[in-house]
Amino acid sequence: MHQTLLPRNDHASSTTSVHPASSSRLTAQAAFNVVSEPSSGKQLVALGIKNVKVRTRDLAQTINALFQPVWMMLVLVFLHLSAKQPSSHMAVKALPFLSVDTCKSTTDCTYFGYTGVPATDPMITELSGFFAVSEPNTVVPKFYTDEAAMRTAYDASPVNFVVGVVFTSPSAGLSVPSAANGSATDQYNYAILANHTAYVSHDYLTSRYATAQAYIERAAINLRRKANNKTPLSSPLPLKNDPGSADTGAGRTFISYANFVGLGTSINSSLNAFYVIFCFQAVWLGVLSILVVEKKNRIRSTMAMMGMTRDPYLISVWAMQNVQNLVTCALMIFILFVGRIFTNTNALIVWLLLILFSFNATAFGSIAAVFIPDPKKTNTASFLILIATVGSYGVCLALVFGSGGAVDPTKETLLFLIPSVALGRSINYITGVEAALGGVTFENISTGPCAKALWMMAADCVIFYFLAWYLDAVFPGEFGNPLPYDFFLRPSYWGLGEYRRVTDIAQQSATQSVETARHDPTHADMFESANVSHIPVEDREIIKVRGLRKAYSTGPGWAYNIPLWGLFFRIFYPPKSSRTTGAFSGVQKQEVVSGLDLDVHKNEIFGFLGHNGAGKTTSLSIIMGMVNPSAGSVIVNGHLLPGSDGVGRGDMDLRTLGEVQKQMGVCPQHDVLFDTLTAWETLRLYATIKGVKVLGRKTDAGSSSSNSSPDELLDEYLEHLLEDVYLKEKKNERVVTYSGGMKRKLSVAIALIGDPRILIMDEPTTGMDVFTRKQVWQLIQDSKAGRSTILTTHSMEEADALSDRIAILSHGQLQTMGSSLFLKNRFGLGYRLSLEKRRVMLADQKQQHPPQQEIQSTSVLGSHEGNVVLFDEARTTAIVQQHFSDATIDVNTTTDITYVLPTTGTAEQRNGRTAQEYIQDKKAALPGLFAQLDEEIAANRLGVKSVGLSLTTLEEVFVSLQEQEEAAKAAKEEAETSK
Ligand SMILES: Nc1ncnc2c1ncn2[C@@H]1O[C@H](COP(=O)(O)OP(=O)(O)OP(=O)(O)O)[C@@H](O)[C@H]1O
Repeated sequence: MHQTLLPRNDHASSTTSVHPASSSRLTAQAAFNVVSEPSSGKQLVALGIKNVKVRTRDLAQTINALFQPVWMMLVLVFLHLSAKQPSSHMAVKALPFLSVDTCKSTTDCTYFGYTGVPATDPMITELSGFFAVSEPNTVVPKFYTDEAAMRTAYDASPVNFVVGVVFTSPSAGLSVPSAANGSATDQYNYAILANHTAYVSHDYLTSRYATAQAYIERAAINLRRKANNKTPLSSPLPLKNDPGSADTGAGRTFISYANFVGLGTSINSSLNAFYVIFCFQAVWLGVLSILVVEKKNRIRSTMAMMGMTRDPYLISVWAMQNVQNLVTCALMIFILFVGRIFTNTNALIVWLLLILFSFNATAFGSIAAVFIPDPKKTNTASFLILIATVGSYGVCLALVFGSGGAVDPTKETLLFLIPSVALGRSINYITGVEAALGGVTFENISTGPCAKALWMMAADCVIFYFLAWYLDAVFPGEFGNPLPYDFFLRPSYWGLGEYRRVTDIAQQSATQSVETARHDPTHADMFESANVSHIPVEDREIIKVRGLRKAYSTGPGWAYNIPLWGLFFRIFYPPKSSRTTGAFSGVQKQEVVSGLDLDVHKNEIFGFLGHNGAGKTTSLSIIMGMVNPSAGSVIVNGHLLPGSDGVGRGDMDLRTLGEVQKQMGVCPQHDVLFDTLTAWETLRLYATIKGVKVLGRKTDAGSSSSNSSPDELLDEYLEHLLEDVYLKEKKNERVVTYSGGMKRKLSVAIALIGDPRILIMDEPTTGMDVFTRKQVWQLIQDSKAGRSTILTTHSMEEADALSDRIAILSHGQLQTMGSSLFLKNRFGLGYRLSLEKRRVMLADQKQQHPPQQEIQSTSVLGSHEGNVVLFDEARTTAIVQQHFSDATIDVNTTTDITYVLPTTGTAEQRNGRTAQEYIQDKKAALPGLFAQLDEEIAANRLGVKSVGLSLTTLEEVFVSLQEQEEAAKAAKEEAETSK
């Protein structure tokens, strides 16, 4: 008895096959009628929910983002509180009384001498009133006729003379000021002669200089107030009948009188403004990190490939950050007011200032994210934003606002286009007003810079968000398709006008057949001639790639040497290769895809194989519209992709990519999942992004039928999909708990959502165990109907089991393309003929061959489990070589022997026949060989128990092709070096 394994259906000839589903269960695709109708509004809501879930479940990140600015504000309160301790800060010394610890004499002392105004002058009357209510000892102002007389009195007994005041013209002889807002004659000009002899240090306070000044200034104010019928102020020093005030010094702090109260007790009010700007660092860093991480990890581009439009994405990130800002700023206001840093100002005004600045900070982060390619650089970028914001305010403060004089309103308005300047100036102003025991309210807001700052920061929001939105579209980074510079002026961007599909382009290459497009006719026999007659015309060339090229450029070396900018480039775009760092190294291009031509039809799985770095992922990224080609064209389902030859971006309908991506399902090489979401939530998210609508369950007749609501149907569908990938039990567990293989299964399920017409699977089964892998193969196989599938894999077994056609890519170029059988025949070792050796000698054989003879006539002889092995190798080999002259022995053991029956042959062997003709001739020899073997075995002449035939494996084909490529490369290099 013998068995013969012949290729099934002339196709899958390896021993691997995809078995029918374990039961008659249908896949989700087969069981449900599904359509995809993405909507920006629903995408926005879904992304918003996702953002909230991701953010709130990552508690560490939430606390950091929400409370960092609040915490910094709290530090400001601590500083403020510490500054209020009189003992610990020199700035909070109390004003000393004129009559305490001054004169030696208790009977003949001049606490306050004056000249220049008569004793009847209202100033003196006012001062006398203050002295009476505040000074612990009796203080009577003492008149001198002139300054000389006063100096003489001082010289007579300096230790008994405290302060002398010289009132000078024009105040001399004044009576009560007559005008409310008056002339120079309303003013008191005066000089204080403080006693530097009686006090060792020339201290402003201990010499009572400050005390005298405080009295005189307050008296002058009161005279003006009285003239205007306003209630006069009380004495600047505490009233002597106020219990306890003399001990604590309360109410007579020097610093309070000198306009440094409140926020500025110890810190200059400008510093407060700087500090408040500092607080917002977490805001721009937060949004910057999200955008850069999701860009780098391809989360965003993958969602885009599934049909997500860019506006909902950006808006959802901004909304998330700004809602968080509302909370953060409210907490900051709470701290500012409860900590009594601000007391009199309207809290809503400060909150509006903070919130508008935080909105702007979100926009800064978004703009920076456009230019930062790497999450590791976000801290550096954030620091640069800090330098820019704080620095711009610092420069303005130093050059414009620092002088304290009036600022030209137009200049101020223009400077407020920088949000940090608007905020800094406002905080500085509020601090000052608070210090004067006032505050900014809605009544007086127009007198300071706050109103203008609010308006300008609102305008800044419009400008900066527009910039962020625009730059993001025009410079999408490595994984994105840039929009034209004037994209927002085109109606098609806004979905207006009829959609224009660019298929009838006058583009030679795009209309060529794949054979014509192939440039090197000498290698024509490396490709199976495509017979597409059995495919309906509308199902052909669903994906059509012609002359595709992609070159990555290394950084321009010279750019690293531009002063300052060079440093920026080095930090954020470090050289990719050591060769580019030279001063004039220029741009170097590395072509990773070099002229790719291929077609993928409907209902077909197209295997895309190649060594590491061959260019598979790059090619797929171009087909998916994620990366622009350098040359060539890609047409997907009749849509010419942007970046293709012949049609400029300007001529393209800006909806094209969206239209294509709507029809795609993508399983990227690296899982793009959110760790904190569950499988169910992930599928729900992608279902909304794709706008999946389940019309109903398919009946036998193929039409929809269901009584369930749309939501229930969607849930049923997603549940079914999870069951398809064997994740149903795990559906409520977070992705972070999944194994590598489970994550891949979820990625496969995501790719299949919404019944996509184009399915792109980049190494879908990496990391899966054998059992799971077979299940996923089955799913891919079951899902191939009605769509075009491209599959890349490093598992030859997988490619062989699933692919209808296979292309092998090497160094960016197609080496070969055709069915698995074609490749095996064309490049494989040929057929493998395996014979199992008989181990029990038959009775008639024993007679024919005595033991000694037996030993000599067999090539492999031994004792195995008591049986004698008998096999006539010479006779068998002769028979095999009679039909396949170049057959060789590959494996020869005590139990089996395997012959290789080559089918390719050298040019000489082919003798004018094409490779395919030669293969056909070789295949024709098989029946003759088997007929003869059957006859010999039946007659017990060979010592053979059974025969098997298998075709070479795809793995052998792949290795053989790589070896050929390496050999050709080595030969070329040798030829070049020997020149
Ligand atoms: N952004 C990039 N800049 C420069 N070179 C790149 C970039 N992306 C890919 N390459 C290069 O392009 C080549 C092809 O990469 P690609 O990822 O397409 O290969 P692949 O065939 O998918 O490999 P693998 O099987 O390992 O996934 C590699 O040499 C890679 O270094």
